[in-house]
Amino acid sequence: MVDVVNVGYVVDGARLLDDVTVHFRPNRLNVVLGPNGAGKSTLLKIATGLLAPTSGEVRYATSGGARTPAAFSPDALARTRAVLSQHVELVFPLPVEEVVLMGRYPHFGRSPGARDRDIVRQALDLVGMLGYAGRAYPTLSGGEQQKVQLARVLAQIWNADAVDRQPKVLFLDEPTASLDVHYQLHLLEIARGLRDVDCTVVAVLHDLNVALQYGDVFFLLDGGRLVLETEDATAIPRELLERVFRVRADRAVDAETGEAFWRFRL
Ligand SMILES: Nc1ncnc2c1ncn2[C@@H]1O[C@H](COP(=O)(O)OP(=O)(O)OP(=O)(O)O)[C@@H](O)[C@H]1O
Repeated sequence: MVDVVNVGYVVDGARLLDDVTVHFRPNRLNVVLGPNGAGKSTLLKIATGLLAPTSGEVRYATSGGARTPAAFSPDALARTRAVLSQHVELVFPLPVEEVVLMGRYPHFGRSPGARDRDIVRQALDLVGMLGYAGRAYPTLSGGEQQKVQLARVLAQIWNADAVDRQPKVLFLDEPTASLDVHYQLHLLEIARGLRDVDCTVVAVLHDLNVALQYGDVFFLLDGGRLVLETEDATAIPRELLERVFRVRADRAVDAETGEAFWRFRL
């Protein structure tokens, strides 16, 4: 669905990305990993079309052939892919329902239809925030606001009960940062569920164990370069993790479940 081909990005003389080629797997949860400053957010901004690469290109597969993000109209691009970034500030006291309705703007002309309102309520229900529909957005906690923003992007690319279902992409940049452990897992369950409705998910995640538990394919960035791509969570070499994240890493096994996980120390 989305291919990043030989992408480089240079700004103010700094090379943030260096010849990165990534084939994001369609209808899978693609996880981008890497230490602070590795270039993950930059890669996401380029893949979403928010930033133009200095070299190389991004291609979206469409029924009419491969297209760069710039070849879409802004509304058509917004109907194809949605982006949830780390912090979404909104000071205006809009009701939660209206914030989620923003995700439907690229779909309706002058005013929303019954279908748009229905999708907003379904999206709020999915993230467990339907009971907050009438609340003023700024009165919500950081984590609650993040759930509402998730509902907004879900509404933007809503495919669940669409009659004319089109392939969609959801980009998530550290989406779990302000969520408690229950909602971290809840969000990743939702993200995984999107695979069943023709939606490709690309997520930057920092919690390595959670990432490995939920992801289908992993892309490890370091210093603006892709240093590992694998579909096998157990295939990530310990030495590579230790070097890239500058920690000591041990593979441990949960005595009850038998599941392997990483334990880190300095
Ligand atoms: N205008 C700029 N000039 C120089 N360096 C920049 C500029 N903008 C960003 N950078 C650097 O580019 C690097 C990559 O930034 P990016 O936000 O993509 O990293 P990241 O992997 O998402 O990091 P984090 O995990 O901390 O969010 C960082 O070291 C950042 O300081």
